[in-house]
Amino acid sequence: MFKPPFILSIAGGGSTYTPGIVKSLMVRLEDFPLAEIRLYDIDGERQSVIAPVVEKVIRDHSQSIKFTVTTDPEVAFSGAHFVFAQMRVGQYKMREQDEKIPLRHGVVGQETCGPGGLAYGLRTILPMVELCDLVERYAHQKAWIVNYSNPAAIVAEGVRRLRPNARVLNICDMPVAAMRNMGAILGVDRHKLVVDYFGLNHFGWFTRVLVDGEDRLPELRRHIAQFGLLTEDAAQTDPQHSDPSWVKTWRHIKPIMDHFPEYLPNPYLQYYLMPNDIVEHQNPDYTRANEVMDGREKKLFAAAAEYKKTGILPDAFHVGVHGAFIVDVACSLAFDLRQRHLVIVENKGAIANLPYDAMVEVPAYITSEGPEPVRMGAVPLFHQTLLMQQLASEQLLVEATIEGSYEKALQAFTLNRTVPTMQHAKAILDDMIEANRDYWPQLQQAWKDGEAVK
Ligand SMILES: NC(=O)c1ccc[n+]([C@@H]2O[C@H](COP(=O)([O-])OP(=O)(O)OC[C@H]3O[C@@H](n4cnc5c(N)ncnc54)[C@H](O)[C@@H]3O)[C@@H](O)[C@H]2O)c1
Ligand SMILES: O=P(O)(O)OC[C@H]1O[C@H](O[C@H]2[C@H](O)[C@@H](O)[C@@H](O)O[C@@H]2CO)[C@H](O)[C@@H](O)[C@@H]1O
Ligand SMILES: [Mn+2]
Repeated sequence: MFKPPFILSIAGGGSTYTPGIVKSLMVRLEDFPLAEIRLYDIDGERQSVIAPVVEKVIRDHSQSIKFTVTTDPEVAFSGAHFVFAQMRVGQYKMREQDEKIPLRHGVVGQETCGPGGLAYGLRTILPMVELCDLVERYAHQKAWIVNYSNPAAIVAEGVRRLRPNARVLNICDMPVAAMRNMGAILGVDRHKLVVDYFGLNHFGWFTRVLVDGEDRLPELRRHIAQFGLLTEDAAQTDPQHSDPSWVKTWRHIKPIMDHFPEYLPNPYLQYYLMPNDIVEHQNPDYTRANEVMDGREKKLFAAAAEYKKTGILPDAFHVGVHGAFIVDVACSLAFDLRQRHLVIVENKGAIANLPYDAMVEVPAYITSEGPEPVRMGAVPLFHQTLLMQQLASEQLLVEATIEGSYEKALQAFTLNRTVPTMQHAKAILDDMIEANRDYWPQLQQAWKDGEAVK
Protein backbone atom coordinates (compact mmCIF):
# COMPACT_ATOMS: atom_id res chain seq x y z
CA MET A 1 0.00 0.00 0.00
CA PHE A 2 0.94 3.64 -0.25
CA LYS A 3 2.06 5.80 2.63
CA PRO A 4 0.36 8.97 3.91
CA PRO A 5 -0.05 11.87 3.40
CA PHE A 6 -2.53 11.07 0.63
CA ILE A 7 -3.74 12.80 -2.50
CA LEU A 8 -7.55 12.70 -2.50
CA SER A 9 -9.72 13.63 -5.48
CA ILE A 10 -13.44 14.28 -5.24
CA ALA A 11 -15.34 13.48 -8.44
CA GLY A 12 -18.51 15.55 -8.42
CA GLY A 13 -16.63 18.39 -6.70
CA GLY A 14 -19.62 20.70 -7.25
CA SER A 15 -21.84 18.50 -5.08
CA THR A 16 -23.80 19.99 -2.20
CA TYR A 17 -22.12 17.35 -0.03
CA THR A 18 -18.52 18.43 -0.81
CA PRO A 19 -18.09 20.99 2.01
CA GLY A 20 -19.49 18.54 4.59
CA ILE A 21 -17.22 15.72 3.44
CA VAL A 22 -14.18 18.01 3.44
CA LYS A 23 -15.07 19.20 6.94
CA SER A 24 -15.22 15.55 8.04
CA LEU A 25 -11.78 15.03 6.49
CA MET A 26 -10.39 18.08 8.30
CA VAL A 27 -11.47 16.88 11.74
CA ARG A 28 -9.88 13.48 11.02
CA LEU A 29 -6.53 14.69 9.64
CA GLU A 30 -4.59 12.80 12.30
CA ASP A 31 -6.25 9.55 11.25
CA PHE A 32 -6.22 10.27 7.52
CA PRO A 33 -3.32 12.66 6.69
CA LEU A 34 -3.71 14.59 3.45
CA ALA A 35 -1.18 16.29 1.17
CA GLU A 36 -3.70 17.50 -1.39
CA ILE A 37 -7.43 17.72 -2.04
CA ARG A 38 -8.57 18.02 -5.66
CA LEU A 39 -12.08 18.85 -6.79
CA TYR A 40 -13.10 17.49 -10.19
CA ASP A 41 -16.40 18.11 -11.97
CA ILE A 42 -17.64 18.28 -15.56
CA ASP A 43 -19.57 21.45 -14.62
CA GLY A 44 -16.78 23.93 -13.94
CA GLU A 45 -19.17 26.77 -13.24
CA ARG A 46 -21.08 24.92 -10.52
CA GLN A 47 -17.83 23.68 -8.99
CA SER A 48 -16.37 27.20 -8.93
CA VAL A 49 -19.26 28.33 -6.70
CA ILE A 50 -18.61 25.57 -4.15
CA ALA A 51 -14.78 25.68 -4.30
CA PRO A 52 -14.17 28.86 -2.20
CA VAL A 53 -16.36 27.42 0.58
CA VAL A 54 -14.31 24.21 0.49
CA GLU A 55 -11.05 26.15 0.49
CA LYS A 56 -12.18 28.10 3.56
CA VAL A 57 -13.03 24.84 5.36
CA ILE A 58 -9.55 23.51 4.55
CA ARG A 59 -7.71 26.70 5.54
CA ASP A 60 -9.53 26.83 8.89
CA HIS A 61 -7.69 23.60 9.69
CA SER A 62 -4.54 23.50 7.59
CA GLN A 63 -2.28 25.87 5.68
CA SER A 64 -0.21 23.10 4.13
CA ILE A 65 -2.77 20.99 2.26
CA LYS A 66 -2.62 21.81 -1.44
CA PHE A 67 -6.04 22.59 -2.95
CA THR A 68 -6.74 22.10 -6.65
CA VAL A 69 -9.95 22.72 -8.57
CA THR A 70 -10.20 21.35 -12.09
CA THR A 71 -12.31 20.00 -14.92
CA ASP A 72 -9.29 18.23 -16.44
CA PRO A 73 -9.23 14.52 -15.51
CA GLU A 74 -5.46 14.29 -15.88
CA VAL A 75 -4.94 17.10 -13.35
CA ALA A 76 -7.63 15.61 -11.11
CA PHE A 77 -6.41 12.04 -10.90
CA SER A 78 -2.65 11.95 -11.63
CA GLY A 79 -1.02 10.10 -8.75
CA ALA A 80 -4.19 10.21 -6.60
CA HIS A 81 -4.46 7.61 -3.82
CA PHE A 82 -8.18 7.96 -3.13
CA VAL A 83 -11.09 9.14 -5.21
CA PHE A 84 -14.40 9.91 -3.51
CA ALA A 85 -17.13 9.78 -6.17
CA GLN A 86 -20.43 11.63 -5.76
CA MET A 87 -21.59 12.43 -9.26
CA ARG A 88 -25.20 13.26 -10.03
CA VAL A 89 -25.42 12.66 -13.76
CA GLY A 90 -27.99 15.10 -15.15
CA GLN A 91 -28.01 17.11 -11.90
CA TYR A 92 -31.19 18.13 -10.05
CA LYS A 93 -33.09 19.05 -13.22
CA MET A 94 -32.99 15.35 -14.23
CA ARG A 95 -33.73 14.19 -10.67
CA GLU A 96 -36.88 16.28 -10.95
CA GLN A 97 -37.83 14.39 -14.13
CA ASP A 98 -37.07 11.03 -12.48
CA GLU A 99 -39.52 11.93 -9.73
CA LYS A 100 -42.22 13.71 -11.73
CA ILE A 101 -42.58 11.44 -14.79
CA PRO A 102 -43.64 8.31 -12.82
CA LEU A 103 -45.94 10.41 -10.63
CA ARG A 104 -47.77 11.62 -13.74
CA HIS A 105 -48.62 7.95 -14.28
CA GLY A 106 -49.64 7.38 -10.65
CA VAL A 107 -46.38 5.59 -9.77
CA VAL A 108 -43.83 6.37 -7.02
CA GLY A 109 -41.47 9.18 -8.06
CA GLN A 110 -38.15 8.72 -6.27
CA GLU A 111 -34.45 9.40 -6.80
CA THR A 112 -33.17 5.82 -6.43
CA CYS A 113 -36.30 3.62 -6.19
CA GLY A 114 -38.78 2.57 -8.87
CA PRO A 115 -38.66 4.01 -12.40
CA GLY A 116 -36.81 7.13 -11.20
CA GLY A 117 -33.95 5.03 -9.86
CA LEU A 118 -33.86 2.95 -13.04
CA ALA A 119 -33.71 6.11 -15.16
CA TYR A 120 -30.92 7.53 -13.00
CA GLY A 121 -29.11 4.18 -13.41
CA LEU A 122 -29.31 4.36 -17.20
CA ARG A 123 -27.69 7.81 -16.98
CA THR A 124 -24.96 6.89 -14.52
CA ILE A 125 -23.51 3.46 -15.38
CA LEU A 126 -21.41 4.58 -18.36
CA PRO A 127 -20.06 7.81 -16.76
CA MET A 128 -19.09 5.73 -13.72
CA VAL A 129 -17.25 3.25 -15.96
CA GLU A 130 -15.53 6.22 -17.60
CA LEU A 131 -14.46 7.43 -14.16
CA CYS A 132 -12.96 3.99 -13.42
CA ASP A 133 -11.00 4.21 -16.67
CA LEU A 134 -9.70 7.70 -15.91
CA VAL A 135 -8.60 6.61 -12.46
CA GLU A 136 -6.90 3.53 -13.88
CA ARG A 137 -5.11 5.68 -16.45
CA TYR A 138 -3.90 8.47 -14.19
CA ALA A 139 -4.09 7.55 -10.52
CA HIS A 140 -1.82 5.47 -8.28
CA GLN A 141 -1.93 1.81 -9.30
CA LYS A 142 -3.51 0.86 -5.97
CA ALA A 143 -5.87 3.83 -5.74
CA TRP A 144 -9.33 3.21 -4.29
CA ILE A 145 -12.54 4.78 -5.55
CA VAL A 146 -15.04 5.06 -2.71
CA ASN A 147 -18.35 5.62 -4.43
CA TYR A 148 -21.47 7.36 -3.13
CA SER A 149 -22.86 8.11 -6.64
CA ASN A 150 -26.40 6.80 -6.88
CA PRO A 151 -28.25 4.67 -7.69
CA ALA A 152 -25.55 2.74 -5.86
CA ALA A 153 -27.03 -0.76 -6.38
CA ILE A 154 -27.24 -0.31 -10.15
CA VAL A 155 -23.92 1.51 -10.41
CA ALA A 156 -22.26 -1.31 -8.45
CA GLU A 157 -23.73 -3.97 -10.74
CA GLY A 158 -22.79 -2.00 -13.87
CA VAL A 159 -19.19 -1.61 -12.74
CA ARG A 160 -19.00 -5.27 -11.67
CA ARG A 161 -20.05 -6.33 -15.17
CA LEU A 162 -18.02 -3.83 -17.19
CA ARG A 163 -14.93 -3.28 -15.03
CA PRO A 164 -14.71 -6.31 -12.72
CA ASN A 165 -11.15 -5.49 -11.63
CA ALA A 166 -11.72 -1.84 -10.76
CA ARG A 167 -10.85 -0.96 -7.16
CA VAL A 168 -14.24 0.54 -6.32
CA LEU A 169 -16.06 0.27 -3.01
CA ASN A 170 -19.72 1.33 -3.26
CA ILE A 171 -21.27 2.70 -0.08
CA CYS A 172 -24.51 4.17 1.23
CA ASP A 173 -25.10 6.27 4.33
CA MET A 174 -28.72 5.18 4.85
CA PRO A 175 -27.96 2.24 7.20
CA VAL A 176 -25.55 4.45 9.15
CA ALA A 177 -28.22 7.15 9.45
CA ALA A 178 -30.64 4.48 10.69
CA MET A 179 -28.01 3.38 13.22
CA ARG A 180 -27.58 6.99 14.32
CA ASN A 181 -31.32 7.13 15.07
CA MET A 182 -31.21 3.71 16.79
CA GLY A 183 -28.33 4.93 18.94
CA ALA A 184 -30.28 8.08 19.88
CA ILE A 185 -33.31 5.98 20.86
CA LEU A 186 -31.21 3.58 22.92
CA GLY A 187 -29.07 6.33 24.44
CA VAL A 188 -25.91 4.76 22.98
CA ASP A 189 -23.32 6.20 20.57
CA ARG A 190 -23.92 4.68 17.11
CA HIS A 191 -20.31 3.44 16.98
CA LYS A 192 -21.14 1.04 19.83
CA LEU A 193 -23.79 -0.76 17.75
CA VAL A 194 -22.83 -3.99 15.99
CA VAL A 195 -25.53 -4.89 13.49
CA ASP A 196 -26.45 -7.77 11.26
CA TYR A 197 -28.12 -6.71 8.03
CA PHE A 198 -28.94 -8.28 4.67
CA GLY A 199 -30.25 -6.98 1.38
CA LEU A 200 -29.51 -4.87 -1.64
CA ASN A 201 -28.77 -1.15 -1.51
CA HIS A 202 -31.86 0.77 -0.32
CA PHE A 203 -33.60 -2.62 0.01
CA GLY A 204 -32.59 -4.49 3.16
CA TRP A 205 -33.27 -5.35 6.79
CA PHE A 206 -31.46 -5.17 10.13
CA THR A 207 -31.81 -8.53 11.87
CA ARG A 208 -29.84 -7.83 15.08
CA VAL A 209 -28.68 -4.68 16.84
CA LEU A 210 -26.07 -5.62 19.42
CA VAL A 211 -24.79 -3.35 22.17
CA ASP A 212 -22.08 -5.01 24.29
CA GLY A 213 -23.27 -8.37 22.99
CA GLU A 214 -26.96 -7.85 23.89
CA ASP A 215 -29.60 -7.64 21.12
CA ARG A 216 -31.50 -4.38 21.63
CA LEU A 217 -33.91 -4.89 18.73
CA PRO A 218 -36.80 -5.70 21.13
CA GLU A 219 -36.43 -2.26 22.74
CA LEU A 220 -36.30 -0.61 19.33
CA ARG A 221 -39.48 -2.48 18.28
CA ARG A 222 -41.32 -0.97 21.25
CA HIS A 223 -40.15 2.56 20.35
CA ILE A 224 -40.95 2.09 16.66
CA ALA A 225 -44.46 0.81 17.47
CA GLN A 226 -45.13 4.30 18.86
CA PHE A 227 -42.96 6.75 16.95
CA GLY A 228 -41.32 5.00 14.00
CA LEU A 229 -37.53 5.28 13.84
CA LEU A 230 -37.71 8.92 14.80
CA THR A 231 -36.15 10.58 17.79
CA GLU A 232 -37.33 13.76 19.36
CA ASP A 233 -34.02 15.44 18.61
CA ALA A 234 -33.89 14.26 14.95
CA ALA A 235 -33.89 17.84 13.71
CA GLN A 236 -30.88 18.71 15.83
CA THR A 237 -28.95 15.58 14.83
CA ASP A 238 -29.44 16.25 11.12
CA PRO A 239 -31.25 19.46 10.09
CA GLN A 240 -32.05 18.01 6.68
CA HIS A 241 -34.01 15.27 8.33
CA SER A 242 -36.42 17.81 9.74
CA ASP A 243 -37.66 18.28 6.14
CA PRO A 244 -41.24 16.94 6.01
CA SER A 245 -40.39 14.15 3.54
CA TRP A 246 -37.65 12.74 5.81
CA VAL A 247 -39.80 12.94 8.96
CA LYS A 248 -42.49 10.98 7.12
CA THR A 249 -39.91 8.43 5.93
CA TRP A 250 -38.68 7.69 9.45
CA ARG A 251 -42.29 7.45 10.68
CA HIS A 252 -43.10 4.89 7.97
CA ILE A 253 -40.87 2.32 9.69
CA LYS A 254 -43.83 1.92 12.07
CA PRO A 255 -46.48 0.65 9.59
CA ILE A 256 -43.93 -1.66 7.99
CA MET A 257 -42.96 -3.16 11.36
CA ASP A 258 -46.59 -3.28 12.48
CA HIS A 259 -47.07 -5.81 9.67
CA PHE A 260 -43.64 -7.50 9.73
CA PRO A 261 -42.11 -6.93 13.17
CA GLU A 262 -39.25 -9.43 13.01
CA TYR A 263 -36.66 -7.32 11.19
CA LEU A 264 -36.07 -3.57 11.06
CA PRO A 265 -36.42 -2.37 7.44
CA ASN A 266 -34.30 0.10 5.51
CA PRO A 267 -36.52 3.22 5.23
CA TYR A 268 -36.45 2.96 1.43
CA LEU A 269 -38.62 -0.17 1.65
CA GLN A 270 -41.58 2.18 2.11
CA TYR A 271 -41.55 2.79 -1.65
CA TYR A 272 -41.89 -0.94 -2.42
CA LEU A 273 -44.19 -2.07 0.40
CA MET A 274 -46.61 0.86 0.54
CA PRO A 275 -46.37 2.56 -2.88
CA ASN A 276 -50.05 3.60 -3.01
CA ASP A 277 -49.74 5.42 0.28
CA ILE A 278 -46.59 7.18 -0.94
CA VAL A 279 -48.12 8.27 -4.25
CA GLU A 280 -51.25 9.53 -2.52
CA HIS A 281 -49.16 11.87 -0.38
CA GLN A 282 -46.65 12.98 -3.03
CA ASN A 283 -47.24 16.32 -4.72
CA PRO A 284 -46.60 15.74 -8.44
CA ASP A 285 -45.70 19.42 -8.86
CA TYR A 286 -43.30 19.66 -5.92
CA THR A 287 -41.11 16.65 -5.22
CA ARG A 288 -37.98 16.00 -3.14
CA ALA A 289 -35.81 17.50 -5.94
CA ASN A 290 -37.67 20.80 -5.44
CA GLU A 291 -37.33 20.52 -1.66
CA VAL A 292 -33.56 20.02 -2.08
CA MET A 293 -33.14 22.85 -4.63
CA ASP A 294 -35.12 25.20 -2.40
CA GLY A 295 -33.36 23.96 0.73
CA ARG A 296 -29.88 22.43 0.78
CA GLU A 297 -28.70 23.84 -2.56
CA LYS A 298 -30.14 27.33 -2.13
CA LYS A 299 -28.73 27.65 1.39
CA LEU A 300 -25.24 26.59 0.27
CA PHE A 301 -25.22 28.84 -2.81
CA ALA A 302 -26.43 31.79 -0.73
CA ALA A 303 -23.67 31.16 1.81
CA ALA A 304 -21.07 30.99 -0.98
CA ALA A 305 -22.31 34.37 -2.30
CA GLU A 306 -22.27 35.87 1.19
CA TYR A 307 -18.73 34.59 1.78
CA LYS A 308 -17.56 36.08 -1.53
CA LYS A 309 -19.07 39.44 -0.57
CA THR A 310 -18.14 39.68 3.11
CA GLY A 311 -15.41 37.10 3.75
CA ILE A 312 -17.66 35.58 6.43
CA LEU A 313 -18.96 32.07 5.82
CA PRO A 314 -22.43 31.48 7.32
CA ASP A 315 -23.30 28.09 8.80
CA ALA A 316 -24.64 26.52 5.61
CA PHE A 317 -23.85 22.84 5.42
CA HIS A 318 -24.28 19.82 7.59
CA VAL A 319 -21.43 17.63 8.84
CA GLY A 320 -23.15 14.42 9.75
CA VAL A 321 -22.95 10.69 9.24
CA HIS A 322 -22.57 11.18 5.47
CA GLY A 323 -19.07 12.69 5.72
CA ALA A 324 -18.07 10.73 8.81
CA PHE A 325 -18.90 7.39 7.18
CA ILE A 326 -16.89 7.87 3.97
CA VAL A 327 -13.88 8.97 6.03
CA ASP A 328 -14.24 5.89 8.30
CA VAL A 329 -14.31 3.61 5.26
CA ALA A 330 -11.32 5.35 3.67
CA CYS A 331 -9.29 5.03 6.90
CA SER A 332 -10.02 1.32 7.05
CA LEU A 333 -8.95 0.89 3.40
CA ALA A 334 -5.84 3.03 3.87
CA PHE A 335 -4.53 1.36 7.00
CA ASP A 336 -5.99 -2.15 6.75
CA LEU A 337 -8.01 -1.50 9.92
CA ARG A 338 -10.48 -4.31 9.16
CA GLN A 339 -13.32 -2.30 10.68
CA ARG A 340 -16.82 -3.71 10.28
CA HIS A 341 -19.04 -1.53 8.08
CA LEU A 342 -22.19 -2.07 6.01
CA VAL A 343 -21.14 -1.82 2.37
CA ILE A 344 -22.17 -3.01 -1.09
CA VAL A 345 -20.18 -6.09 -2.12
CA GLU A 346 -20.32 -9.11 -4.39
CA ASN A 347 -22.33 -11.70 -2.45
CA LYS A 348 -19.99 -14.71 -2.73
CA GLY A 349 -22.25 -16.68 -0.38
CA ALA A 350 -22.72 -14.03 2.32
CA ILE A 351 -26.50 -14.34 1.75
CA ALA A 352 -26.68 -18.07 1.15
CA ASN A 353 -29.89 -18.09 -0.91
CA LEU A 354 -29.12 -15.18 -3.24
CA PRO A 355 -26.96 -15.53 -6.38
CA TYR A 356 -23.23 -15.80 -5.80
CA ASP A 357 -22.48 -12.76 -7.98
CA ALA A 358 -25.28 -10.43 -6.79
CA MET A 359 -24.14 -7.04 -5.46
CA VAL A 360 -25.57 -7.15 -1.93
CA GLU A 361 -25.43 -4.89 1.13
CA VAL A 362 -24.09 -6.70 4.20
CA PRO A 363 -21.55 -6.06 6.97
CA ALA A 364 -17.96 -6.50 5.82
CA TYR A 365 -14.50 -6.12 7.29
CA ILE A 366 -12.75 -3.40 5.29
CA THR A 367 -9.14 -4.35 4.56
CA SER A 368 -6.60 -2.55 2.40
CA GLU A 369 -7.44 -4.99 -0.40
CA GLY A 370 -11.17 -4.40 -0.07
CA PRO A 371 -14.19 -5.70 1.83
CA GLU A 372 -14.44 -9.18 3.32
CA PRO A 373 -18.20 -9.81 3.64
CA VAL A 374 -19.65 -11.39 6.78
CA ARG A 375 -21.94 -14.42 6.33
CA MET A 376 -25.58 -13.58 7.03
CA GLY A 377 -26.85 -17.10 6.21
CA ALA A 378 -30.05 -17.94 4.34
CA VAL A 379 -32.86 -15.39 4.49
CA PRO A 380 -36.60 -16.21 4.81
CA LEU A 381 -38.64 -16.91 1.66
CA PHE A 382 -40.57 -13.61 1.90
CA HIS A 383 -37.41 -11.51 1.94
CA GLN A 384 -35.60 -13.71 -0.57
CA THR A 385 -38.48 -13.33 -3.05
CA LEU A 386 -38.65 -9.55 -2.67
CA LEU A 387 -34.88 -9.35 -3.07
CA MET A 388 -34.81 -11.58 -6.15
CA GLN A 389 -37.46 -9.49 -7.89
CA GLN A 390 -35.61 -6.24 -7.16
CA LEU A 391 -32.28 -7.78 -8.16
CA ALA A 392 -33.74 -8.95 -11.48
CA SER A 393 -35.17 -5.50 -12.17
CA GLU A 394 -31.77 -3.88 -11.50
CA GLN A 395 -29.78 -6.49 -13.42
CA LEU A 396 -32.07 -6.18 -16.47
CA LEU A 397 -31.57 -2.41 -16.35
CA VAL A 398 -27.80 -2.92 -16.41
CA GLU A 399 -28.13 -5.33 -19.35
CA ALA A 400 -30.39 -2.82 -21.13
CA THR A 401 -27.66 -0.19 -20.75
CA ILE A 402 -24.86 -2.46 -21.93
CA GLU A 403 -26.79 -3.97 -24.86
CA GLY A 404 -28.84 -0.88 -25.72
CA SER A 405 -31.96 -3.03 -25.41
CA TYR A 406 -35.42 -1.44 -25.23
CA GLU A 407 -37.02 -4.78 -24.33
CA LYS A 408 -34.72 -5.33 -21.35
CA ALA A 409 -35.38 -1.79 -20.11
CA LEU A 410 -39.11 -2.48 -20.38
CA GLN A 411 -38.67 -5.76 -18.48
CA ALA A 412 -36.70 -3.92 -15.77
CA PHE A 413 -39.49 -1.34 -15.38
CA THR A 414 -42.22 -4.01 -15.47
CA LEU A 415 -40.53 -6.17 -12.83
CA ASN A 416 -40.12 -3.31 -10.39
CA ARG A 417 -42.57 -3.69 -7.47
CA THR A 418 -43.50 -0.01 -7.60
CA VAL A 419 -44.92 -0.43 -11.14
CA PRO A 420 -48.38 -2.04 -11.25
CA THR A 421 -48.67 -3.11 -14.92
CA MET A 422 -46.64 -3.51 -18.09
CA GLN A 423 -48.71 -0.68 -19.60
CA HIS A 424 -47.58 1.66 -16.82
CA ALA A 425 -44.00 0.47 -17.39
CA LYS A 426 -44.13 1.21 -21.12
CA ALA A 427 -45.78 4.62 -20.76
CA ILE A 428 -43.22 5.73 -18.16
CA LEU A 429 -40.26 4.30 -20.09
CA ASP A 430 -41.32 6.04 -23.29
CA ASP A 431 -41.68 9.39 -21.51
CA MET A 432 -38.31 8.86 -19.88
CA ILE A 433 -36.58 8.07 -23.18
CA GLU A 434 -37.75 11.45 -24.41
CA ALA A 435 -36.64 13.29 -21.25
CA ASN A 436 -33.24 11.54 -21.15
CA ARG A 437 -32.27 11.87 -24.80
CA ASP A 438 -29.11 13.82 -23.91
CA TYR A 439 -28.02 11.20 -21.37
CA TRP A 440 -29.16 7.64 -22.09
CA PRO A 441 -27.53 5.26 -24.53
CA GLN A 442 -29.79 4.53 -27.54
CA LEU A 443 -32.29 1.78 -26.73
CA GLN A 444 -33.06 -0.29 -29.84
CA GLN A 445 -36.12 -2.47 -30.20
CA ALA A 446 -35.55 -6.09 -31.15
CA TRP A 447 -39.24 -6.43 -32.10
CA LYS A 448 -41.53 -3.94 -33.78
CA ASP A 449 -45.11 -4.53 -35.00
CA GLY A 450 -44.65 -8.26 -34.37
CA GLU A 451 -41.56 -8.47 -36.61
CA ALA A 452 -37.97 -9.00 -35.55
CA VAL A 453 -35.95 -5.85 -36.22
CA LYS A 454 -32.89 -6.66 -38.33
N1 LIG B 1 -24.92 6.51 -1.60
C1 LIG B 1 -25.51 7.34 -0.74
O1 LIG B 1 -25.99 6.92 0.30
C2 LIG B 1 -25.60 8.80 -1.04
C3 LIG B 1 -25.89 9.73 -0.05
C4 LIG B 1 -26.02 11.07 -0.41
C5 LIG B 1 -25.82 11.44 -1.73
N2 LIG B 1 -25.54 10.48 -2.65
C6 LIG B 1 -25.29 10.80 -4.06
O2 LIG B 1 -24.23 11.74 -4.14
C7 LIG B 1 -24.33 12.44 -5.38
C8 LIG B 1 -24.28 13.92 -5.18
O3 LIG B 1 -25.49 14.38 -4.64
P1 LIG B 1 -25.87 15.92 -4.58
O4 LIG B 1 -27.26 16.00 -4.10
O5 LIG B 1 -24.85 16.66 -3.83
O6 LIG B 1 -25.82 16.33 -6.12
P2 LIG B 1 -25.25 17.64 -6.83
O7 LIG B 1 -25.98 17.76 -8.14
O8 LIG B 1 -25.25 18.80 -5.89
O9 LIG B 1 -23.72 17.29 -7.16
C9 LIG B 1 -23.32 16.36 -8.07
C10 LIG B 1 -22.20 16.90 -8.94
O10 LIG B 1 -21.81 15.85 -9.83
C11 LIG B 1 -21.39 16.47 -11.04
N3 LIG B 1 -21.29 15.51 -12.13
C12 LIG B 1 -22.27 15.01 -12.91
N4 LIG B 1 -21.75 14.14 -13.80
C13 LIG B 1 -20.41 14.09 -13.58
C14 LIG B 1 -19.34 13.38 -14.19
N5 LIG B 1 -19.54 12.52 -15.21
N6 LIG B 1 -18.09 13.57 -13.71
C15 LIG B 1 -17.87 14.42 -12.69
N7 LIG B 1 -18.84 15.13 -12.07
C16 LIG B 1 -20.10 14.95 -12.52
C17 LIG B 1 -22.43 17.56 -11.24
O11 LIG B 1 -21.99 18.52 -12.18
C18 LIG B 1 -22.60 18.08 -9.83
O12 LIG B 1 -21.76 19.18 -9.57
C19 LIG B 1 -25.62 11.93 -6.03
O13 LIG B 1 -25.33 10.84 -6.89
C20 LIG B 1 -26.41 11.42 -4.84
O14 LIG B 1 -27.41 10.51 -5.24
C21 LIG B 1 -25.42 9.18 -2.32
O1 LIG C 1 -33.22 13.67 -0.78
P1 LIG C 1 -31.82 14.00 -0.37
O2 LIG C 1 -30.97 14.45 -1.54
O3 LIG C 1 -31.74 14.88 0.82
O4 LIG C 1 -31.22 12.62 0.15
C1 LIG C 1 -31.13 11.51 -0.65
C2 LIG C 1 -30.12 10.58 -0.03
O5 LIG C 1 -30.69 10.06 1.17
C3 LIG C 1 -29.92 9.14 1.90
O6 LIG C 1 -28.83 9.82 2.48
C4 LIG C 1 -29.08 10.71 3.61
C5 LIG C 1 -28.58 10.14 4.87
O7 LIG C 1 -29.35 9.03 5.15
C6 LIG C 1 -28.63 11.13 6.01
O8 LIG C 1 -28.09 10.65 7.15
C7 LIG C 1 -27.94 12.39 5.73
O9 LIG C 1 -26.56 12.23 5.72
O10 LIG C 1 -28.46 12.88 4.57
C8 LIG C 1 -28.41 12.02 3.45
C9 LIG C 1 -29.13 12.81 2.45
O11 LIG C 1 -30.39 13.15 2.96
C10 LIG C 1 -29.52 8.01 0.99
O12 LIG C 1 -28.68 7.10 1.62
C11 LIG C 1 -28.88 8.50 -0.29
O13 LIG C 1 -28.58 7.40 -1.13
C12 LIG C 1 -29.76 9.48 -0.99
O14 LIG C 1 -29.08 10.04 -2.10
MN1 LIG D 1 -27.96 5.65 -0.08
